[in-house]
Amino acid sequence: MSYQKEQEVAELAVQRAAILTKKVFHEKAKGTLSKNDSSPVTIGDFGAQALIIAAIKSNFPNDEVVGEEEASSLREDTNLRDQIWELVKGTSLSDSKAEDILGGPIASMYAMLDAIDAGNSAGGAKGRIWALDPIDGTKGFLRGGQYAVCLALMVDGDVKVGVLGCPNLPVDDSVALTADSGVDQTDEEGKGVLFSAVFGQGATSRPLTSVGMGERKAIQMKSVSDLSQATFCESLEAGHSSHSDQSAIASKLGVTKPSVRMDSQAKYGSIARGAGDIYLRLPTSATYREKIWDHAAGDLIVREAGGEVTDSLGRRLDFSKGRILAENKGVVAAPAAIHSHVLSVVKEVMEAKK
Ligand SMILES: Nc1ncnc2c1ncn2[C@@H]1O[C@H](COP(=O)(O)O)[C@@H](O)[C@H]1OP(=O)(O)O
Ligand SMILES: [Mg+2]
Repeated sequence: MSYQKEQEVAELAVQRAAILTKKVFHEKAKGTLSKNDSSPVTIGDFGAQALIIAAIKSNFPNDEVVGEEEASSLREDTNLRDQIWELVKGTSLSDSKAEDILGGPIASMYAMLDAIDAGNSAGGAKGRIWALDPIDGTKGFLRGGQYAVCLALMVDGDVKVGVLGCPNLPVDDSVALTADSGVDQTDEEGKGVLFSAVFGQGATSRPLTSVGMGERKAIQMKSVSDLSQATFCESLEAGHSSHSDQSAIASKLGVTKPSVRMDSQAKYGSIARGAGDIYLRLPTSATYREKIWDHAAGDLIVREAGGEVTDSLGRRLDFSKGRILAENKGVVAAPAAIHSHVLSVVKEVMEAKK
């Protein structure tokens, strides 16, 4: 299967949803969201989920979707519902041919609520299932920093298509990450990149604004010959991964640069394009299980760019276990050539803690 149509629909749908999230952010920044309004995250999440699921369902009506949100609260909160509908109604691509590919605008507010609710798949090992995170990295989104609109298609439990829209990353793949890449007030004109991969066909990037137009550009992870010069990424939120374990691992690896702390799957995209090298996500709790929508697209994009992605015990991320990664703990992503070395140090540090 070439998954050409799926990739095209996913890219355009992510682009359209990203435009909506930007609108919400700017309304917040301008102060046009009234005090009584819900958080921009809530508004953006629902709106982006509606636009993406509507596009999937109009092209692939039998596919299932695992989405983060469901609409029951919206059916009760008419104020919020109307506000989201205004936004969804008013967001379309400027390219009408591309908009047609997505199935055009959503027909009514009730169709919008139904689209949101269609993200209720239980996931699993059989069939075609999309995993959607409409706004990944909510803290980053709120501060005008890094966040991502994330969409992946799994077929019988394997990720076949992955798309990440990162509205606040630089377009240029060659801009190396620095320690403050994830905390800069990066919301400004001229930013935004879309990463995309199909299983067996490599990973690409292009400006988020030119989706549907120009060519995709192939991306590759950087080869790391000297770990002391390597850059590693981790969550900005200390609650999402163990900064102390990651710092111990980095220093054992000989990494000398400070970590790049960044919200969202923008980390996967950044290492896939060679702007950084390694992504470490060591669990902070024994009971938390990662959600499939937080990793599916990034996992494929990194692997297709020449990387390897496992959990902290060296197991491939297993997306066939339902809505969560039930059989995995943490994430270790690195170029294939050094992944086993990185993993051995991860295991050493984790063993030493026992
Ligand atoms: N204890 C935790 N460990 C790991 N990830 C978490 C934890 N709590 C929340 N998350 C998830 O981390 C994701 C963001 O990752 P990052 O730190 O890389 O930006 C969010 O989608 C969030 O899920 P949720 O949206 O359910 O809170
Ligand atoms: Mg998320």
